[in-house]
Order: sequence, then structure tokens, then C-alpha cells
Amino acid sequence: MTAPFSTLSEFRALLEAATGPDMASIAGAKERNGQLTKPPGALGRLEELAIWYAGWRDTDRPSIEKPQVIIFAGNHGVCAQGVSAFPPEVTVQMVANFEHGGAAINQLSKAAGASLDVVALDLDMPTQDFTVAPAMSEGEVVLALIAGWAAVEPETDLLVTGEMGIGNTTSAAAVAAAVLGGDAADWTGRGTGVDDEGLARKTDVVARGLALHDTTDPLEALRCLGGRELAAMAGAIAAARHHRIPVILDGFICSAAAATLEKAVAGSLDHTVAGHLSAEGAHERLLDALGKKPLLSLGLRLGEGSGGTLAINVLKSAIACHSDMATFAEAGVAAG
Ligand SMILES: O=C(O)c1ccc[n+]([C@@H]2O[C@H](COP(=O)([O-])O)[C@@H](O)[C@H]2O)c1
Ligand SMILES: Cc1cc2nc[nH]c2cc1C
Repeated sequence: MTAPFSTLSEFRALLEAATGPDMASIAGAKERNGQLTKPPGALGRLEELAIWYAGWRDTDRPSIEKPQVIIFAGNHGVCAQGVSAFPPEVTVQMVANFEHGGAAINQLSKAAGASLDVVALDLDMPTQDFTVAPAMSEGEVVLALIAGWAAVEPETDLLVTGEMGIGNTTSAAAVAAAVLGGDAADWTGRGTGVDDEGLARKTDVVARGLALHDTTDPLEALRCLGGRELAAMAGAIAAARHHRIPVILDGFICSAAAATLEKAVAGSLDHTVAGHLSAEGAHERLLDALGKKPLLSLGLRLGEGSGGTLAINVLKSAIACHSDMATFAEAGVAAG
């Protein structure tokens, strides 16, 4: 499907027009939760998750039947600065690996019962090196937002947005610093595993990018410092809101892309949950800034939607308990 915007300001207007959760469904889900055969609160955060999910699905007894994982891939001009432990050609090579079923995400999405889509974004045309010029023109960032929007299957009932892009922890660090404040060093980490010298170089690259561009507007930060896969994730998260599909965020890069939406229009991430805490150093700071508590913390730093997809199992379990457990009355169990 195509997207209902063709400029950044139209995209921003869509964020501003977004609707909230259905309060009647939330009230009904809370009431049902109180009647299930368990001590009150005994399912911990699973209970909150089920009630949250119900609000976005407009029903007090939802189900998860068709989760969708999308991996967006992009290439980054800033790789010319020597910011990754891997060469940029790995991006297109990993896209082929995803398509042939050989990557971790192929196994994780299968295990979670989710469909997997891979969207490669102009891999033969990297973004500009952001230490020299804006990463993307307005036309380019809008095309990436549209690609993200259009990749979301409207009939899906849970979305994970993931990415692949050598160099993109540098872009994500710069975007995070621009929209959330702080120094380059607060946000720059080792990514795929740069050594101390690489980390120092990468931090300087992020600082130079921040100094070069006027990024007071979060969507300008996405354009000038981000990448096509970051913009596409932002577009997909916004589309999911439009279709009332809850979203599980993945790791550091996904969270940085998401942060641009929240900072552009507060509340834009209310339909999202943080799937996991990445081992990338600044992810915790980023999730704290967004007020998100990760569902899992397994030391992953892979990207490609892996942590978010693992968390599908948690959300599915929460919804299965909420919607399919017996109530005290149905089971003939004495309520406390
Ligand atoms: O998701 C994360 O938190 C994460 C943390 C570190 C690395 N990655 C992945 O590694 C790639 C970026 O790392 P780098 O070192 O090339 O910037 C990109 O393909 C990401 O999917 C992902
Ligand atoms: C091999 C490899 C696989 C990845 N998957 C996501 N990011 C990645 C980065 C590398 C280097």
C-alpha cells in the first residue's frame, strides 16, 4: 500500500493526528484480568502488557495470530570514516543471507511464529557521509519513510521493526545525541566490535556530525544524521499506529529511530514496547530517556530485529493467558 504523505511536514501532521488507545477496551481488559484464576498481580508485567495490547486492538479479549517482522537495510556514507569493525559490503551480503533463510532472524522469527519481510533500501547508493553533508535530502528521507510505511501489512496484529546496515550504530548515536541531548561520547559504543582506537574515531565522527548540522527539529536529525533504514523504521512505526498495530522495538538503532518520532510529537511511541536491552552501551540511556522498560535482557547486540522478535513470545504468552485462562467463576475456584 502507498503512504498518505509525500513531505516531511505531512508526515509530522500524521503523527500529530494519531489516535490513542481505546479506553473502553482497557477498562474491559482490566476487569477480565481481575477475574482470572490467579492471585491479583501474580502474572506481573504480563498483566500490564495484555491490558496495554487490548487498548490498541480495540477489544478486551485480543489474540495474536499474525505477527510481522520487517528488516530494513541501508548503507551509510559515514563508513568511509572507518567506524565499523565490518566492511559495508556485509549489508548486501546479509540481505542475501536473510533471503536464503541463513541468518539468526530467520530462526527467531520461525520460532516466534512470525512472518519475515526484508526491505533493501537503495543499497548501491549509500547515504552521504554526515561529517560532510546531510545524510539524505528531504526527498530521500521521505522515500525511506514511505518505504517503511508501505511495508507494514495492515492485517498484522503485532509488528517488530528491525534493521541491517553496517555503520548504523554511528548514525544512531548521532541521531540519539541530537534528539535527546548529551555528548557524542554518551551515545557512541562499539557496535559490531570496534577497538579502542575505532571507538575514539567513531566518537569524533559523531561529534563532527552534531557540530555540522542544525538538528533542533527531530525529523531533521533523522534526515541529516540517520539512514534510510532508520527512516523506514520510523515510517513503519507510524504506519503501525495508523493501523492500530502494537509494535515491539528492537535494539539501539531501532530505538534511536523511534526516538525521533517521540521527540517530534510526544506520545508517538505509546503503541510501542521495548523488546530487549541491547548490549550496545548507550541503549539503556536511550530507553530511560523514552521511559521504556525492556522486556528481555539477554546481552544481544545483533540487530536485524532479533531481540524484538524474541519478545514476541513474551507478548503472545501474555495475551494467551489474558484471553484464554478461565475465570474464577468458570473454573469453580474460590476467589480470595
Ligand atoms: O540492535 C543493536 O542494538 C545493535 C548493536 C550493535 C550492532 N548492531 C548491528 O550491527 C550493525 C551496525 O554495527 P556497526 O558497528 O557497523 O555500526 C547493524 O547491522 C546492526 O544491525 C545492532
Ligand atoms: C555478520 C553480521 C550480521 C548482522 N546482522 C545484523 N547486523 C549484522 C552485522 C554483521 C557484521
